Amino acid sequence: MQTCAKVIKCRAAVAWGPHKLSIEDVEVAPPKAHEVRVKILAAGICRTDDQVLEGEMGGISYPVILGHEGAGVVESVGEGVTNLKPGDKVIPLCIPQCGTCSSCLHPATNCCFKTHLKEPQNLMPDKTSRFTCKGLQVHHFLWNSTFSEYTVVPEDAVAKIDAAMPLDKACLFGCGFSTGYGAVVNTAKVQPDSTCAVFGLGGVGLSAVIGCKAAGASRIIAVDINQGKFEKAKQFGATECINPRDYDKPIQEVLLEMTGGEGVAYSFECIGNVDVMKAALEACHIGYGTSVIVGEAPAGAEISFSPVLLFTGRTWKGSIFGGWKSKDCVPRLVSDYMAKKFNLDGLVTHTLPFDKINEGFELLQSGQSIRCVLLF
Ligand SMILES: NC(=O)c1ccc[n+]([C@@H]2O[C@H](COP(=O)([O-])OP(=O)(O)OC[C@H]3O[C@@H](n4cnc5c(N)ncnc54)[C@H](O)[C@@H]3O)[C@@H](O)[C@H]2O)c1
Ligand SMILES: [Zn+2]
Ligand SMILES: [Zn+2]
Repeated sequence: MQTCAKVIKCRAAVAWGPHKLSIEDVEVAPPKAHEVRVKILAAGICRTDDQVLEGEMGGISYPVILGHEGAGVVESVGEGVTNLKPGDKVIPLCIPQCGTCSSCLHPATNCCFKTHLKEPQNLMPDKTSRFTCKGLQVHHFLWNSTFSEYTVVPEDAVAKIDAAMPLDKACLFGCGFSTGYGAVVNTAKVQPDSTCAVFGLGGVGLSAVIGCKAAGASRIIAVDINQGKFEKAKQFGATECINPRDYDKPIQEVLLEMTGGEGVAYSFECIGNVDVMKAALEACHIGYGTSVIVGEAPAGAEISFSPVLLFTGRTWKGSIFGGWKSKDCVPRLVSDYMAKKFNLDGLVTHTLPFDKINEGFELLQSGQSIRCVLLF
């Protein structure tokens, strides 16, 4: 059936406010110029989606269709889109790459000026929505809104991938895997034979463990308060797993002791907890230790810390979407997966039909799932 240029009626998970997520019938307008309408076939649930549902993230306009870790096929394209056509396998990108802003032109960053860091991505670039439900305008999320059978994304926020890539794994390149893996190989540039600590062993933290292993780290110390995550961490390459609750002293002191009083060369905070961010910095080696903030702290959170930590040569960095220039790099990452350069399949612990999305969020909240992938 030719759906191009017509409104599509389909199902989407609409968040009406914090803790209010329901499957609804929605209308999805055709793509305008430089936009693409995508039929979503698989979508992972990331903690960031949960943080919105918990009301922890600022700048959200309700109702909204969440989801930013999806994969699907192009259904139709708007005027002026030349590099994509119906049927192409694609991944929507939560960090776009416009290719022309000062960040896109600079080799050291992927923080494109078209991201929510500069202005909200809750509407399309022309400040209108392509979604309606019960006569109401529904907002977009990060220009992705992958919890919908169909979504519309700007062409700068979509990557074409290998036609042979299975979509139930491809979706993880849309956020969790690319974020954790890239924080290690791009942002920290972990060196062979180094000692690393990864705090938080969800989809993002375990992807950081995969990155540390790929980078040749000799010690990978995995830290989580849920020891149910340890078996997976070891499968992905962690050499030691520790639970802060098993010690009567701060975790940074435990890590210093484990490294002969010296500290780790690299640490990664993959939780979104400001106290752990500070502990991760304090656990770093004087003079050359690097700590990377990957977790997203709740809106308004702040950290106070002793400047001596940096004065004495430690480096504190942050990493968004693993530092990847998204449109260029996501297709290459997918090709590397197809070439078996790394394996992320174990990150998907659950699959559920799309209409069981609330069950998927419960699995994440209770610490049972790493990634639950919804199949459409
Ligand atoms: N930087 C980015 O671009 C980016 C992208 C995606 C997600 N994120 C953020 O990364 C974080 C992790 O995402 P995820 O999907 O892996 O989440 P997740 O909830 O699956 O994993 C978090 C893990 O941290 C553990 N944890 C919680 N408190 C802890 C503590 N005090 N000490 C040790 N471990 C603790 C939990 O048990 C869990 O295993 C979130 O804050 C998310 O918003 C950032
Ligand atoms: Zn995410
Ligand atoms: Zn840009």
